Amino acid sequence: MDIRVEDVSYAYGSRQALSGLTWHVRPGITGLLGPNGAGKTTLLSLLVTLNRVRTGTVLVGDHDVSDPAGRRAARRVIGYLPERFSLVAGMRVGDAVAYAAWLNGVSYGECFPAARRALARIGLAERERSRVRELSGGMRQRLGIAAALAHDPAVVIMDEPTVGLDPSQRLRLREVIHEIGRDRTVVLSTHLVEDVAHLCDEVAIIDEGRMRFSGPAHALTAMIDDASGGGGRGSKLERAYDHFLRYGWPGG
Ligand SMILES: Nc1ncnc2c1ncn2[C@@H]1O[C@H](COP(=O)(O)OP(=O)(O)OP(=O)(O)O)[C@@H](O)[C@H]1O
Repeated sequence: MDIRVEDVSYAYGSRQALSGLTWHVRPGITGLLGPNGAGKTTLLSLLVTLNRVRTGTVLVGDHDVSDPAGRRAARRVIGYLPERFSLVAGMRVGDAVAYAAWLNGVSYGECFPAARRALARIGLAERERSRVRELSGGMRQRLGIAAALAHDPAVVIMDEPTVGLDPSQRLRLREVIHEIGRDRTVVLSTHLVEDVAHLCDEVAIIDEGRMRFSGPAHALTAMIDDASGGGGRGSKLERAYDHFLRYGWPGG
């Protein structure tokens, strides 16, 4: 399922957060990068219908989220993992995911099988009877993904899913995200260029509320090869991102 953002602007009072932003997201995993305050969370909040689109258009599949019927339909096909989320600590893992499925419109009879499928998918099937509080940080992040996946959405939006995880947990989570991206449209918002380099074919970069680059990662890294000869530390993608943040964006 594709997502199309066309000429979207958004302001909080006099603070302009997004300015005339256009973006086309295709199936697979797309990384959304940008410095603090760039507008990533604002953009995600419009995609997942937490904030209203007032200027421009956002289509999730065929659903136009500017109108109420489109928003309701879009919510059925979107799974969202916010940067900060809480699940009831005393609940059993299986119940927490089944409840998320029910909140997203899955019938009562289907909630528990749906929760089991989602837990199996993210490698937590054996923890179904554990309490949420008994899970490690990495497992809790995976549980958050299971909750976002339980209604089997075609689109999954994740805001900083690997933040605060140790390297081994981060690798495990990357495997999970990679697996989810095989048959869905996944948007991964992050500060970690390394995660994008490992997981994403497509990259979008926003800065000061504007889309500065959108396309395959190799197209961005090819530009830096042209600009600086490609030397220096870090992955090619990191060098390209740092270069353009420091020296400005092509055409911008
Ligand atoms: N509720 C709000 N009220 C006023 N201004 C806001 C609000 N939320 C965000 N902003 C402003 O809008 C701009 C974009 O913020 P946003 O949180 O979307 O950026 P971000 O890229 O997600 O940043 P970060 O990476 O730090 O989370 C910033 O200037 C921010 O200060």
